[in-house]
Amino acid sequence: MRDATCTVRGPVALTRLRGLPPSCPASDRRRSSSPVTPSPQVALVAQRLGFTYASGAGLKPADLALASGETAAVEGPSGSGKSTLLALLGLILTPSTGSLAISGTDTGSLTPSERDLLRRREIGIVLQDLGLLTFLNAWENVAAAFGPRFGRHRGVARDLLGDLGMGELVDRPVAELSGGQRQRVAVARAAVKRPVLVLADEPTSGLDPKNADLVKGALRACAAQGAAVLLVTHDRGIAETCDRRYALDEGVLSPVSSVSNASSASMENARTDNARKEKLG
Ligand SMILES: Nc1ncnc2c1ncn2[C@@H]1O[C@H](COP(=O)(O)OP(=O)(O)OP(=O)(O)O)[C@@H](O)[C@H]1O
Repeated sequence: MRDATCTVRGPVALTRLRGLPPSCPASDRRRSSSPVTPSPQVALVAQRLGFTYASGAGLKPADLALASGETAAVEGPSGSGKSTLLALLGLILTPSTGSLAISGTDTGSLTPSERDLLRRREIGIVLQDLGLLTFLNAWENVAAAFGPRFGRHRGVARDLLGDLGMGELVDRPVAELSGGQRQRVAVARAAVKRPVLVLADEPTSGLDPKNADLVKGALRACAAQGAAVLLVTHDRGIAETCDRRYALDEGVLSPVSSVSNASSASMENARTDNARKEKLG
């Protein structure tokens, strides 16, 4: 079983974040030292993490921990808070309560620009609206994850799109791609920097089985390379392959512990989360 408990290293990790030269993303350093070996480090720890909209809806205080290389699926009905959870974990929303550490950095102690920097360097996100740049072509959208001087990342962007069955469409303007093709571009963009954390909102919705399998393969590859991967999904097939499963209902996040084919590891993780919740009251 992976041990996903950790101590949040506020000041030390913050120094590390500030000390990174702009030309050397943390993900690149990981790649150069160990291209495929998963790191045992903790990628994400959320404690009593919550958010309340003016309407009163949102996410009730939730605990969640993911180790590098671990995958998690979050399922729940419309309006249950899935996108809110993803926006919190992706540092898009600032929590109303609780704490969130990404890769050992306590995000609550960061300035807005440091949060942006941490998000750009360590997190890959596939949002529901995808957020692609329609004036760029497919590979440019993927490479744009590296920032304004993205041309030097042309090769890796094109290769990744090829892995996703988009080899013949790499030069096609995004405006001329189908919804499913755009979805694969968004997944490639989230994965291309080998982030510590990959978040995806319904990454296989609208895809035919063959292309859904390509997307699942790309996300599995992210985990194999050491990313923690958290998906919001209604796809039972993809959820059942994840190390952990969670249900969200009316803003309450709970581990799913009665999954028929869940591995003993994920069952144990669910029990650990429950125990942690009880401890925290
Ligand atoms: N900007 C907002 N202001 C007020 N309430 C909001 C806002 N955004 C979302 N909500 C409410 O918060 C709750 C959770 O919304 P959220 O979008 O996280 O749900 P979801 O599970 O992602 O839904 P879906 O599956 O339909 O995308 C809902 O009741 C929603 O109406």
